[in-house]
Amino acid sequence: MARKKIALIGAGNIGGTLAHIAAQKELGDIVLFDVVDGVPQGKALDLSQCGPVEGFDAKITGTNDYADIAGADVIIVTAGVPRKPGMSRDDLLGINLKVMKAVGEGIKAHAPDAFVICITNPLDAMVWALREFSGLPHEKVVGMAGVLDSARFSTFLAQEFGVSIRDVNTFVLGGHGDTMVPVVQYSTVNGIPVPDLVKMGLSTQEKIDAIVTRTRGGGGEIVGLLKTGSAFYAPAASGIAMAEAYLNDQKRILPVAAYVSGEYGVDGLYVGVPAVIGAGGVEKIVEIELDEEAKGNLQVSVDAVKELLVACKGIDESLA
Ligand SMILES: NC(=O)C1=CN([C@@H]2O[C@H](COP(=O)(O)OP(=O)(O)OC[C@H]3O[C@@H](n4cnc5c(N)ncnc54)[C@H](O)[C@@H]3O)[C@@H](O)[C@H]2O)C=CC1
Ligand SMILES: O=C([O-])CC(=O)C(=O)O
Repeated sequence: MARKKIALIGAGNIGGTLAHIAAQKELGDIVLFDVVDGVPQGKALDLSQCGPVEGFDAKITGTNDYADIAGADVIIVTAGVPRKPGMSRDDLLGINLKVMKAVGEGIKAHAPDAFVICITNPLDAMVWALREFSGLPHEKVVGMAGVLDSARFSTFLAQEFGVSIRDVNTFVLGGHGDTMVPVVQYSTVNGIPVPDLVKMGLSTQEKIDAIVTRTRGGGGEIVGLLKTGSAFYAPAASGIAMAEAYLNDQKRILPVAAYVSGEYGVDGLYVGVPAVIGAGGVEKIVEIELDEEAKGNLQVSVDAVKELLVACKGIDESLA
């Protein structure tokens, strides 16, 4: 069987890390695309030379030509700019919307059968715009945010309870902004719900509330520390988990930015929800019963995403 082909649009911090992990896992041959001449080529050469040391067989090439993404099975989009300290993700909307237009047109022309994972911020608006510009089916275009936000939530909970990260399972739903919704109700340590662990005296409500707040600001915490650029190791690992779910038809239930049409009382936009990811792309959105607080918080988050779509339509008439 021929190797799969993975195209990475954007060869910056996340793009390079995605290429490295994908090669280590031998997910397929990798094409790194960027608008800057030399950067994708240089990174591809450097990464190729990891092969003999790490023992992977993957052809890694760099390009500035969209024609080279033809036949890609998976495309992961990180093209655009990251925020700086003091900025919100939403401040990136104007500049990254233009990037999504170029990327969407490139995908439409050269790889319309791919499964596309968007990572560029502000995520929920950019994945929506990328889908519009590319014209691909909604189930083949998805956004990465919830896997990362849940990983942050799980990390902080594992630290709080002093347990292995392997036993912690969490869902963060809603938009990938400060209004995201870490769902405590469905967060467990090896099946034991976090609220039960609090009742058992293993933590306090105050500490869990503080962890929820820290999770919501998890991206900003790293931006503040790095001072230039934003998180890239965990975002890349999260993107790869989604790519693997598709390539290996794993049917994983992952929190992803999926196109909702009626689920959770929301229609016609992308927002973070639990979804089954398999060979069909987003195969099913899973509607979990939310408590009143989570429901209210999800609505606030959805409203924030809606505002961003209005802004996108104001900037680019073709989206209106
Ligand atoms: N969804 C999520 O959970 C996360 C999203 N992000 C977002 O991902 C994006 C990328 O982050 P990094 O890789 O750290 O940034 P980076 O600045 O290291 O890399 C971005 C790359 O995109 C390239 N680029 C710019 N315009 C392009 C175009 N029109 N076509 C192709 N490539 C283009 C740049 O030359 C650069 O190499 C940012 O918008 C960031 O905010 C970052 C972390 C998590
Ligand atoms: O915070 C940022 O700007 C990057 C991002 O989305 C994250 O790390 O969650």
